[in-house]
Amino acid sequence: MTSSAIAVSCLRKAYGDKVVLDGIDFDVAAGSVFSMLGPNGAGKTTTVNILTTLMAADAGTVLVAGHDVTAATATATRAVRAAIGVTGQFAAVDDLLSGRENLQMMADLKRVRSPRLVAQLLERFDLTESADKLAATYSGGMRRKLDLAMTLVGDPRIIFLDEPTTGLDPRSRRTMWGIVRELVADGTTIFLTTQYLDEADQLADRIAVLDQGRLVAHGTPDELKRRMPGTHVRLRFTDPADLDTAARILAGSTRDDQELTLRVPSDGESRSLRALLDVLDEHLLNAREFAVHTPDLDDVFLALTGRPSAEAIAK
Ligand SMILES: Nc1ncnc2c1ncn2[C@@H]1O[C@H](COP(=O)(O)OP(=O)(O)OP(=O)(O)O)[C@@H](O)[C@H]1O
Repeated sequence: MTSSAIAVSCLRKAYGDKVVLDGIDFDVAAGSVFSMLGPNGAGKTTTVNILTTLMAADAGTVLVAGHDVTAATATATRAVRAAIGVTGQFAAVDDLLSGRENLQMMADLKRVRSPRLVAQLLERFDLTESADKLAATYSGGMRRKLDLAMTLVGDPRIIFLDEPTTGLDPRSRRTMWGIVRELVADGTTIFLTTQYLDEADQLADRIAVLDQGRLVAHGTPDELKRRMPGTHVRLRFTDPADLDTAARILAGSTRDDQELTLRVPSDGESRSLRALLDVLDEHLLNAREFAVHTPDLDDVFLALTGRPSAEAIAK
């Protein structure tokens, strides 16, 4: 499918003097996953709030499922809300109800009359065993799963996932990823904000990086990675004299005197690595660390925003 589920042009938003979105444009193809990345405070939640009709834009055009959000008419707002599902920071989960009751409440609110729906969702999200326990007793991962299950009631064609796996254990994260992939295979469009670059790498068809009010890059994960300098080997020495010698004999290398490291361009293949080790041996150089580094989205993020990603900091 090539039609746009979401089309944004010249979107602007400021809080008082603080410009948060300074004229951003992007398009999300129907049936694809679009991921918006950005450091804390970049304006991701503001974008989601505008696209989901929770907040008014100052200027620009935003079409969601073909309806003009910025027109802010009751009809447009209703039409957009009927087409979308939102999970994340505005969790609809009611702590005083069980998982089953939360889902039933959502089905009633959306007037979905399918007797098996609640049981099917509980099963799909691995929540059947805890279905009759109060949501207040659920772990963070279970709440997020319940939140997403509630969003799926009524089959929204466009789903906004605002940091859906923050704080989840690796197993629950993978369950969520599996569900996102199933939804996309069924033609649902996903707008995903995340601080986990590997999540965007795994799931997104296209990624946009938001920084200081502007989209500083967008493209497929591979396109973004290709913009980075290539694979290299990183050597760390204990003796500054060894770093000097190595920097002299290894063509094209760049040194970091503080870290005592040397970055040597390489294709990362075993033959080149062996040749590099031979050169070090010939010159009686001993590297304390020897690591092959392939560019990943962390490098992209760092290069574009000048800050390491939250994920890279956590590592
Ligand atoms: N209601 C508000 N009034 C004033 N400033 C706000 C308001 N809401 C957000 N901001 C500011 O606007 C900027 C963008 O916030 P936003 O929540 O959209 O960022 P974000 O990219 O979602 O960040 P995070 O990853 O931390 O959730 C931040 O500097 C924030 O402090």
